[in-house]
Amino acid sequence: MSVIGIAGAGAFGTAMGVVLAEAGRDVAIWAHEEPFAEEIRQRNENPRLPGVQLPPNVAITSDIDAIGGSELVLLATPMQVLASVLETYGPRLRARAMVACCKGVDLATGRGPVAIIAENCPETVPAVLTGPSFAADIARGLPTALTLACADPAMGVSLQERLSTPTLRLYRTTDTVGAELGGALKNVMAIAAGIVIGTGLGESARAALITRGFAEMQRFARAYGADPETLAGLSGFGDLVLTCTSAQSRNFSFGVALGKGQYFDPEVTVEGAATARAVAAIATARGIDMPVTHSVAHVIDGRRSISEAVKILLSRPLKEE
Ligand SMILES: NC(=O)c1ccc[n+]([C@@H]2O[C@H](COP(=O)([O-])OP(=O)(O)OC[C@H]3O[C@@H](n4cnc5c(N)ncnc54)[C@H](O)[C@@H]3O)[C@@H](O)[C@H]2O)c1
Ligand SMILES: O=P(O)(O)OC[C@H](O)CO
Repeated sequence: MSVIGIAGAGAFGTAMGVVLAEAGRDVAIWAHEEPFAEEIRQRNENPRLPGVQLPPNVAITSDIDAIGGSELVLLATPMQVLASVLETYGPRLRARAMVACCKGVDLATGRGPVAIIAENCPETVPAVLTGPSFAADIARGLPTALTLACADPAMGVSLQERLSTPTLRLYRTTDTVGAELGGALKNVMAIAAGIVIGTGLGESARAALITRGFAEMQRFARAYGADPETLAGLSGFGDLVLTCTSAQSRNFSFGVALGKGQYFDPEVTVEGAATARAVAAIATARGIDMPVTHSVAHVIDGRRSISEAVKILLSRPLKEE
């Protein structure tokens, strides 16, 4: 079996590399900058995933051609750089399947990872790996369950087998739309949940936000033809619960900092911020009712204060659940 290629040397790509390598697969992780690749090699540890030593069968490279011949490539870059990475390097990747691990909607085009893969790498089968999982938990070998979505059923089975390990349990679906939207939208709701907690609105308000946020996620996904069952699974409801309730989540922590009026390190990856803007724009254009998403986008862009956003959400007309 050929080396599994991973494009993107962040916390998630590295965690996947570690868990797959410990299950006996050979892995090569591509970092886009050589000094960063060299730092990881020197320390045998990625500063984005501190405290995790790399097994010997994980190679770190800044040469894209080192993963160019891999039959299977995981795409683990942040969502907002995926399109430029594939525009630049896609022609040098000859993978039979590419599995997007990034969660979000591209702000420039409103597209998800599957459409971006399809446009730039038309010869490959696109797939999505998503669901409730912190990189640190995966890398430590803690039990984790994810959704593997691939429209090609046979390839889906093959990917499920190749990417499952004794601690990483993959469930399969052909609904790539539902899987990628669940992962994208839950990050927006996690920012909102963080704002609720950061401003001291309380646990009951957070439960209400999660529930109404989930209704909003389902509405948006339905408009794109997703299967509601997918949203109720790991990639939607499961990840929503994890991300809205854990201080480990960067999206949730960003929301808490916003709510408290505290500084938040701009170097930290917060996928829900750009996705809130992207989804709000699409929702307006397509007439999809997305009040929480609009509020998050407005607050992030400084167009509305948190107290104004809360007042607007609470003064919406009373209606049936
Ligand atoms: N960290 C997690 O727990 C976790 C879990 C599930 C999914 N994800 C998803 O995985 C994706 C990556 O997140 P992460 O946590 O690994 O991010 P990260 O912040 O840990 O690392 C991002 C990495 O992306 C790479 N990168 C940045 N700009 C790049 C560019 N222009 N070209 C190529 N590579 C570039 C860099 O190597 C950087 O280290 C996100 O979409 C995230 O939602 C993360
Ligand atoms: O730290 P976050 O908020 O990017 O969340 C990480 C994962 O997506 C949780 O499933």
